[in-house]
Amino acid sequence: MNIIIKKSKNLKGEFNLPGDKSISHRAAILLSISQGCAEVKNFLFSEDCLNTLKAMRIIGADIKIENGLLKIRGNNRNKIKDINSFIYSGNSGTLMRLICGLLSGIKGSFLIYGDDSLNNRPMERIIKPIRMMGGDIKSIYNNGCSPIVVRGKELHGISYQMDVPSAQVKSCIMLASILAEGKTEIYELEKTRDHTERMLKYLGYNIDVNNNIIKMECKGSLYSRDIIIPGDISSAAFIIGGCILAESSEIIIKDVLFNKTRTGYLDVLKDMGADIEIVEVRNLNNEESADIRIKSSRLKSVNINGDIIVRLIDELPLIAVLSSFAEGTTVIKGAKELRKKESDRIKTIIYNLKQMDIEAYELDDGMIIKGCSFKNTKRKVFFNSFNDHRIAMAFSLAGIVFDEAEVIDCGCINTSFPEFFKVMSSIGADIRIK
Ligand SMILES: O=C(O)C1=C[C@@H](OP(=O)(O)O)[C@@H](O)[C@H](O)C1
Ligand SMILES: C=C(OP(=O)(O)O)C(=O)O
Repeated sequence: MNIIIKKSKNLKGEFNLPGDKSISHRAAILLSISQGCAEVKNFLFSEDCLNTLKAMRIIGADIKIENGLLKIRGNNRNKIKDINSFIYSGNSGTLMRLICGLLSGIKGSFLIYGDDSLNNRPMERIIKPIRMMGGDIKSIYNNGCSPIVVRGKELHGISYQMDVPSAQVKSCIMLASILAEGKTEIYELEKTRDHTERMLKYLGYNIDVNNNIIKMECKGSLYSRDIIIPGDISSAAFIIGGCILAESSEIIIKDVLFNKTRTGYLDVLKDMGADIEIVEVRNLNNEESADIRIKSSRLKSVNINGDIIVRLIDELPLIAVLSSFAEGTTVIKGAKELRKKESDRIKTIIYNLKQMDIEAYELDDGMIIKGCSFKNTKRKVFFNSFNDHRIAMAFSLAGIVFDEAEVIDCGCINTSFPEFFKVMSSIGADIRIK
């Protein structure tokens, strides 16, 4: 399936988006091991999160979907059955890394595997701390990648200094700690997204967070509570980017996740001169959500590096596309982790920027993009998604400025944002599927 977007203007609308992917994974996992029953509103029913629901059913959670509402009866972490099973994580690094932590403390043997992309992503980063906790986990081919075998054991808490900035690794350790003995302390290099910490607190777990330091009692209890998931800020990012590029456009996206560990994209857009207004901020089950108004804007280049990288890591493909339409040269550094995502995003971004004749250079940990250096926009441009949802959606937006853009192999967008076409066409973009 290919996406085609033709030059579009006058994008207008006021709407909500499906729930945040990171929070949807965590809601499914934590409510599945809690005591009691709870409802989740605005859960993201994308491929990644549906695989999480399947995994949680395997370990004994009772999960129903009724009229778009998710109902989860937790198995209570003390009463997990003895199980031997296969767990398919599809394309989702979040599911694989989080579930390995949890399974390490559950009696039974598990084989966890993913699709071709996921089977090539690094898992040594979770194998190391799980083993320090006494866990039995190994990469079947001894290459630090999936498939992974986990044999559940008695675990103990650890004091762990993170060596990569990763919320998935941090959450893996926290989930293993819920089933372990003792105490766990995690020291982060940079503060990554903190949804697991926030949801644990919301569900009554004893956890103390002080900037980059997390301290938690192991073997605590979790009590089911209803959760409303704010709209996915990483999906909203594409619609915001499309609105900025299109002439005479103005949209309002309501109830979008507004957690400071995720708002780096909005900060960068403001630095680039985008017309963005945060209308109202609300608290929603220990997370924040906001209404965001966006208008068409002329952009200027920006330098991105340092602490902000973790706050916008998934938005970098999109920022690369936007900077190619901005005045000046954009430099992105300190983003080596981009090479470990669904594709090597530094390579796949540069490849696609070249399809627009943009002057762009690959760095070991980032890229340099010379804005507006394309020869001519009155033509059709072709892009390759490399089966990476964020690359597919980011580059499709070039069609708003060029006469037309076609991105090849876009089935991957179903992993995070199946509603992308529907939302884009509802605000007036000329988008179709081929
Ligand atoms: O914890 C999460 O939900 C995620 C953490 C980030 O990955 P890393 O932990 O590998 O940085 C991010 O890129 C991914 O899309 C979702
Ligand atoms: C990297 C991503 O997700 P995951 O690591 O869960 O595959 C993403 O959604 O951009």
